[in-house]
Amino acid sequence: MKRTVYLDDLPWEAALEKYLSYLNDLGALNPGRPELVPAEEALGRVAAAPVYARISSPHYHASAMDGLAVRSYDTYGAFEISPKKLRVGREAFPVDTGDPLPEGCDAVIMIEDVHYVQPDLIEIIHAAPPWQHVRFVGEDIVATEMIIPANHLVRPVDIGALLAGGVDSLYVHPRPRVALMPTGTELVQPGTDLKPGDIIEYNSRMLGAMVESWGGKALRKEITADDFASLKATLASSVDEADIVLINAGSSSGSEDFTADAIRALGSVLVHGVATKPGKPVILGEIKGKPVIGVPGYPVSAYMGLDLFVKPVIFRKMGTVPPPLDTAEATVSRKMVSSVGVEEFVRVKLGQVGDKVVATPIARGAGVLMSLVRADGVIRIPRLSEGYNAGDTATVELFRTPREIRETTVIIGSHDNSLDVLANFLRLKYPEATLSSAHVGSLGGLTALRRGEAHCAGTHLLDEETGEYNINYVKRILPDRKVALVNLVYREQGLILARGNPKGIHELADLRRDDVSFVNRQRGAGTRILLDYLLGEKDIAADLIRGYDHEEYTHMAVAVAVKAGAADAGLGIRAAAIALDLDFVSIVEERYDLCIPLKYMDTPYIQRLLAVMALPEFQAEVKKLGGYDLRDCGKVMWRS
Ligand SMILES: Nc1nc2c(c(=O)[nH]1)N[C@H]1C(S)=C(S)[C@@H](COP(=O)(O)OP(=O)(O)OC[C@H]3O[C@@H](n4cnc5c(N)ncnc54)[C@H](O)[C@@H]3O)O[C@H]1N2
Ligand code: MOO
Repeated sequence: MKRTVYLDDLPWEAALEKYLSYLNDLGALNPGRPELVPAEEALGRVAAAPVYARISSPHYHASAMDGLAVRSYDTYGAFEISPKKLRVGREAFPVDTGDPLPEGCDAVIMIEDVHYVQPDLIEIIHAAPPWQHVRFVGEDIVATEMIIPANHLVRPVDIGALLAGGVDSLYVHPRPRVALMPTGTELVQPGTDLKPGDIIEYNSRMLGAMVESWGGKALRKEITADDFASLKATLASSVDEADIVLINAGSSSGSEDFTADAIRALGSVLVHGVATKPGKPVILGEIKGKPVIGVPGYPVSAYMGLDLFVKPVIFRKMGTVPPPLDTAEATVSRKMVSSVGVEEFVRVKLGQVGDKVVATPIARGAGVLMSLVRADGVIRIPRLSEGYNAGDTATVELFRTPREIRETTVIIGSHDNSLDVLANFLRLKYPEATLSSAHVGSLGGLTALRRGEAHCAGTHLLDEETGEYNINYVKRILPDRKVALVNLVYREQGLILARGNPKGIHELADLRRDDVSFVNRQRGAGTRILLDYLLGEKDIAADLIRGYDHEEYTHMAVAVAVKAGAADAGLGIRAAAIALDLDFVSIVEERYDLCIPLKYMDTPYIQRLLAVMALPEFQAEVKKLGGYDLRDCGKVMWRS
């Protein structure tokens, strides 16, 4: 019953439903033959059948307290005014918690409630009702009672209950064996010395870890070259040894993208291409009644592809469904445009600012794996929508708990490497806290404060008239807000140059040279304003600088452009030059402050930051980056 359907741009839900029902008809979603495993090794496995208790727990009447076991009727009539005496060894028997009750006893008196008149005689002032402080047979588990139902995911507590109920082993669904086939001639194993064009093969490790976290068993295959015959051979052997086969990548339409053809040669392709971004060129196929999925090569696409299509298959094969993610409603802090026709999955940072949860989108490229590392959640922009405007409300699927999001300090504004150090020490000192920083330039940060989307903003804006930092900008952008400017660092700004300074660039005036190309920062960035100020001061016309219009968004991006040879010079901080082993010519020292609305000053969001900024270890670590002076770190420079 082979059928080959080529579908492009199907909504992913429709593609998944179609695929699951096709696999279901083939019997490909049935769990395999159950395996008998020891109860103590069953964590994360799924029970193949209901499990019943073989014995009761406790299986004898047990004392629940340290004290004396008694017959309850012997204690009747004991009152404060007429205590009752019992003979130890005849009417009262010493027991410890967990001991079986002596024959004939049906109650226990706690040792604290007993008065020893003599070593063998006690006095009590309260009667003990039947079964007082006794754990009777089957109080916890009654023999034959069901401990867990079929298709139940075994948790630590279940292991305890199984063993207490006398169950030493149980039948579980086999873990689906998932073969992972990395393909691509450019791939090399981690740890290899890299040549240009080499790509470290990390996807199969990441995808394998996802498979294992869902309960599957990952079988990682050797890298296959982009060659149809070897791909087909490895695919055939993978199908024989696994329950599910994933081929990463070669899913799109490049000259060496053979994945779909290889699946077709051995079986059938049901879907090629879904209307999602990332993850578009996913291939859903089948060989010998087993699911075979072509996973796109870009890491974010690969991750999303697995989450959307492989996770449900693995869970279905284990008799369950994937646990749903929690969601929250969030205010979108920046416009997010999306094309109509595709459902886009935008990774976002989240933080609770005032009474709203604010979502700030992060880089969208399918190759930016760090966007997933940094993400607190994902917003899905529906297929028929053009996106969200700043201020709109959107539903976010959460990667972190609402509690963690409430513990996050949101800083939006200019980028500085010391913020990473701050984030690290914040976590060390306050394990529950997170610093979430979005880099939108100094002006962007102050504007975010105006819209109430951040707890503070990092800013270094030079006022060209006064030569003073930040104050006039704050007055202008936040005229009616009470804020404080608290210094974080002073830092050296200068020219970032290729190693060894091959072009002999020593000052700003050199940027006018014909043989020198420049990389600039985006408009609104403090560094851009600084550049324009310095050019004005020295009477250097911007249009004489080659590359003045070449804009990057961070100091590190400027340094990367220089490192890559895309530019000879850029203005940025010394730390960025040091990080990439580049040369640096110092030009000015500038002040980088945190602009903090006073209404947040006494909240943990800010107080924790200030406490960390005061730590000598924090300051020492920032100085190690190079080009920093922390003489005023934590000092209030100005208040409105
Ligand atoms: N002309 C078109 N080009 C592309 C299209 C398209 O529709 N038309 N789709 C784009 C989209 S969307 C995606 S996603 C990618 C998917 O490409 P492939 O699945 O064919 O993957 P490759 O091109 O082989 O690799 C992409 C990228 O990922 C790296 N990679 C691959 N495997 C690994 C691995 N195991 N570990 C780490 N990195 C890996 C690979 O080296 C490439 O850099 O296609 C677009 N192009
Ligand atoms: O799947 Mo691709 O990520 O849409 O770039």
